[in-house]
Amino acid sequence: MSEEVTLPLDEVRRISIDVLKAGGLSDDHAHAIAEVVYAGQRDECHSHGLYRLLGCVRSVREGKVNPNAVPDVVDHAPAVVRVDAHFGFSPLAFERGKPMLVEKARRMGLAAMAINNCYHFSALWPEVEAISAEGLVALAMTPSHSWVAPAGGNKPVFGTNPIAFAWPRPDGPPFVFDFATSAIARGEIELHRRAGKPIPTGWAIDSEGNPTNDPTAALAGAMLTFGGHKGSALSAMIELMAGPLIGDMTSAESMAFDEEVGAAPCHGELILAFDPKVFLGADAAQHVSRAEKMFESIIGQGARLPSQRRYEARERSKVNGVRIPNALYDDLQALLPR
Ligand SMILES: NC(=O)C1=CN([C@@H]2O[C@H](COP(=O)(O)OP(=O)(O)OC[C@H]3O[C@@H](n4cnc5c(N)ncnc54)[C@H](OP(=O)(O)O)[C@@H]3O)[C@@H](O)[C@H]2O)C=CC1
Ligand SMILES: O=C([O-])C1=[NH+]CCC1
Repeated sequence: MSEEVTLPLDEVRRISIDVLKAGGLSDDHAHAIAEVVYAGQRDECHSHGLYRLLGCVRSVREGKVNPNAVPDVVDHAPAVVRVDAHFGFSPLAFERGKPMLVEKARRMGLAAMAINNCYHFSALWPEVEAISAEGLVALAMTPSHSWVAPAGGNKPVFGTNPIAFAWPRPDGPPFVFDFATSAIARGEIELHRRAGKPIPTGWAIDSEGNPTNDPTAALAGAMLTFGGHKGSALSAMIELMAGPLIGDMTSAESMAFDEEVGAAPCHGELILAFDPKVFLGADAAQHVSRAEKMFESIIGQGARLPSQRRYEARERSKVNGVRIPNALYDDLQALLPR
């Protein structure tokens, strides 16, 4: 018997919306969340695809998330948009704030959007990709829960703290990277646990501080930063810029706020948008073509660009649909109305 089920892309979106609505989320939230989950599964980013629906529904059931929250978009300063998510999930807050961020970036050259009081579970690349579709360069970052030990330590301080960047390209999809500043996203360790597979050395230590390949021990211990002290410093920067700078919680504060309920992390997010046309004026095309030379020199030697795998997966999924483990399919079916 196959251990995986194949779903056409339309079905991924339909299941997502149905599960979220059955879980009590408003129509607007269900659609906004479904789009990021759909995009994650389509691009074979399994740790932030359909699997995330389980955590979304659990977070609502635990009474933490406001499933009907209506985000408020505030014109805070000439180059700053604030969005108060009112303790709802972040995708709707991003969707509502993006037009003002884009408008400000086009006017000022550089603009920031601070999303506050949001429950955050999603990958960041759909957001930076959406901003780059407007011809802007984008950078996004967010804390999570304190699961990650600083380099040289063994007690969790940082979140898995992703950072994502997008650069629009003239003749194709943007250059995008998006990664946790931990060695890997926590969701990936959870997927290893669900599949009964060991994790590679270097991802985490157990609660005694010893290296571990056991995902359960890793989840109970501490995750490690990527690149040692370099990932650790970047992670600290994300705590600061998407935490105290925007008046929101650090990963440790978000963890305490959770009160061991196990909901999605609640905190802020910072998104920056730059308009190359304002920085470069009439010279924009010339400088963009120099950027293209850099991309060519990467690909030209057989190395790949970040996002290349994702764009290939996107095309594959359009033709073949997506494959998910039977166990995940069954868990999702169990959340649908009978
Ligand atoms: N909301 C939250 O709090 C959190 C969300 N996340 C999300 O988890 C996701 C996964 O993060 P993580 O586990 O760190 O992912 P990875 O360690 O797999 O890194 C992903 C990034 O690196 C690129 N990449 C991977 N391998 C290569 C390679 N050989 N050459 C060039 N580029 C490469 C990927 O491109 P490609 O996609 O093309 O493979 C992608 O941009 C992210 O989308 C992140 O936003 C993570 C932590 C917390
Ligand atoms: O995979 C991860 O590390 C997380 N995804 C959402 C919150 C943290």
